[in-house]
Amino acid sequence: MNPQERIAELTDRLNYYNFQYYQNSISEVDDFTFDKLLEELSALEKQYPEFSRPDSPTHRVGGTVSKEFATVYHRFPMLSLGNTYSETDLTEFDVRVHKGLNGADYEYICELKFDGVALSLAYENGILARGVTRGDGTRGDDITANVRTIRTLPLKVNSTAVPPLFEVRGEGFLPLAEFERINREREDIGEPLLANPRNAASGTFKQQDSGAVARRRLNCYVYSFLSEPEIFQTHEESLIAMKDWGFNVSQTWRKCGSIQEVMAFIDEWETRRFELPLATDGIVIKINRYDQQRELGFTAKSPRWAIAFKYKALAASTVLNSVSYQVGRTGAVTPVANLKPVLLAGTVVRRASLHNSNEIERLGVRLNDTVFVEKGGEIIPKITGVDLSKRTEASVPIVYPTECPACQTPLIRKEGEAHFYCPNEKGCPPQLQARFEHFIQRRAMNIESLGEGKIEMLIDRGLVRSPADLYELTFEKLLGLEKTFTEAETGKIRVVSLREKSVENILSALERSKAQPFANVLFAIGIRYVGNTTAEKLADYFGSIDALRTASHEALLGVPEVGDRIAQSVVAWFADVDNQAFVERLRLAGLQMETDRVAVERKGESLVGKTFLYTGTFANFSREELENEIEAHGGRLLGGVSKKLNYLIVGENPGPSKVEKATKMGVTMIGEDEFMAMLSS
Ligand SMILES: NC(=O)c1ccc[n+]([C@@H]2O[C@H](COP(=O)([O-])OP(=O)(O)OC[C@H]3O[C@@H](n4cnc5c(N)ncnc54)[C@H](O)[C@@H]3O)[C@@H](O)[C@H]2O)c1
Ligand SMILES: [Zn+2]
Repeated sequence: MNPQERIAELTDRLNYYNFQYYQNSISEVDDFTFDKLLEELSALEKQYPEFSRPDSPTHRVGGTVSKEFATVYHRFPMLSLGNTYSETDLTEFDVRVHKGLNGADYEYICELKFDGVALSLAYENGILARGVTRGDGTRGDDITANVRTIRTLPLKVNSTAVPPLFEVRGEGFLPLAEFERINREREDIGEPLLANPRNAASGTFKQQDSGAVARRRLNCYVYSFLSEPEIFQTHEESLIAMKDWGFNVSQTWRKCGSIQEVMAFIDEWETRRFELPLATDGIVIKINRYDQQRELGFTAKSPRWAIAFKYKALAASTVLNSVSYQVGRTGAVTPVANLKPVLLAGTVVRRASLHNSNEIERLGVRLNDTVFVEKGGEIIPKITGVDLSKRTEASVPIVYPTECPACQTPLIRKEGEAHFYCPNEKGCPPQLQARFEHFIQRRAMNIESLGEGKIEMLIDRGLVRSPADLYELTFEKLLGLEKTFTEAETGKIRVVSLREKSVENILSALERSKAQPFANVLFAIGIRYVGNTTAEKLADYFGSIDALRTASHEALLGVPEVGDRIAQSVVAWFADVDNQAFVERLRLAGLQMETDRVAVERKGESLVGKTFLYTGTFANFSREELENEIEAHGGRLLGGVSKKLNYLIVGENPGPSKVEKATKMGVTMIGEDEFMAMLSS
């Protein structure tokens, strides 16, 4: 391939990766690979400037604006950062700075490089007025409604020191614990897992429904302040002031007097960063004094007064001893690598996730191979490659099981899914066990006094097969049961035994669970894809299990946030006779099968026979109040824009997709005032 062809190829490929990364929140290659390719392109372009293409990713900030949100121009451009993985480059950066400042003294501020989404937050008279993504650096997406869901971000700054117009910049992120929680929930209801915290944060900020955004507790660290005129002399002053004003400023930054101190900071945080509550991928080094920043200036893409040092993902090499296969509640089989224990980023790693059989194939990994294990943004390390130079005769292919490791039922693979499934939903022990765990969790029936071990014991003794059996347990059946467990990792022995006190606890927790609201029961019964928020929506909409179990696919689609996949899953679940019997047994046991929500009191008839949907936020009503008003006046709320919709009520920051669809279908759009006029007509 000649240089011109290579330049063209790299340009196309990197533009494609950028599009996937910024637009669809997908990383098709890891950052290190991306950065190396970009470096290669940049070097080639320097050598052959005549072949450099105008759409080259080296000239531009990587992001794009989307059509789902309004586009906003930045008052100050939002640039990228030059980055490097090597200390030599850092030294060169320091030399350039030294020259650029003509030998004057200077200091650096080092900060962690938070791995999330860059946000621009504009304040007007102390009030958060706008939150915008970086976009292409010149203009970004207006995601104000989503940004307002960040609890640590002040909606109002109470200080007389702030100028009437200012902007702070920061990194929106999904805390690791939150990322793990979401994935546990997704796994529980059979949703595919989110790949990593950065992509999850970026995908979340781009959702249309800010209610859904609020449920994922995003957070934000701010790291820069901009105003005209400037009110600070140094970056350090701005960090201290922002903290005082109530912004969330990570207290990990440090002032460094020399590049050697910077290097020490980098070394110190290489492993310490894993103790932070969020993913980080490096260190950002900035010149402290603003006048010196101005003196050094910018390139088209990034400031000359700052640079990012990126850590290579921490890797270790070790031997793959065996692969175990775990069966989840939905029957999905997940391979887990058992490794020869190895130290990585300060912790001993024994296991790594292998995701699915495609991943095993992609890696070409075999048993007894020496493999590379990496710790990236996620908590569980992953296998990233095989050290072929260490492959010996002991290396044997991994034979993916064709039968369920727990119940020997032949595994199946559904069209378009990466996982194999054990279809023996009703008899497979781990699926059964997981179904109990799902049923007793706090958001479901809240019978957590029946922990994992106790459930296993009850299943073993044949006392329960279905969660409905729990309600037939008696004092006599439970008292004196005992089971010994050996913990796989440590070999520790643990005895679970049911004495009088614990039996009483279990029975009273079971009794109390009968008062759990209908939405919890609906979540507890474990319909695939029905998480606790979907269960709440379904419960609210239908009001009872009888209305829900007879609901058509079409009717289900009327529920907010319910799409084809969930509707199908609900219909299929209630069509199954065993599930029907299960529900009846729970009903007999006394569980709540309808909402106790009192019907909204009728206030008038002005909206009878009319259907409504709303988008955006309103000055006089919360979402719930608006819904209640519609119902109180005899109107009906629909779940989406359809032919049956009469009115779309458009508030502030409406979702453009709803508005667009309504325009296309000729639905009448009304404002809040018109709606209020209709109420009293
Ligand atoms: N894997 C892929 O497919 C793929 C595709 C495109 C980009 N990328 C990755 O993204 C990088 C380019 O993205 P970029 O242009 O956003 O650059 P960048 O992420 O390397 O650096 C700039 C960004 O750093 C963030 N940042 C975090 N902490 C900061 C702090 N303390 N101070 C200032 N900024 C801070 C800001 O969001 C800022 O916009 C690439 O180098 C690559 O690693 C990966
Ligand atoms: Zn099975």
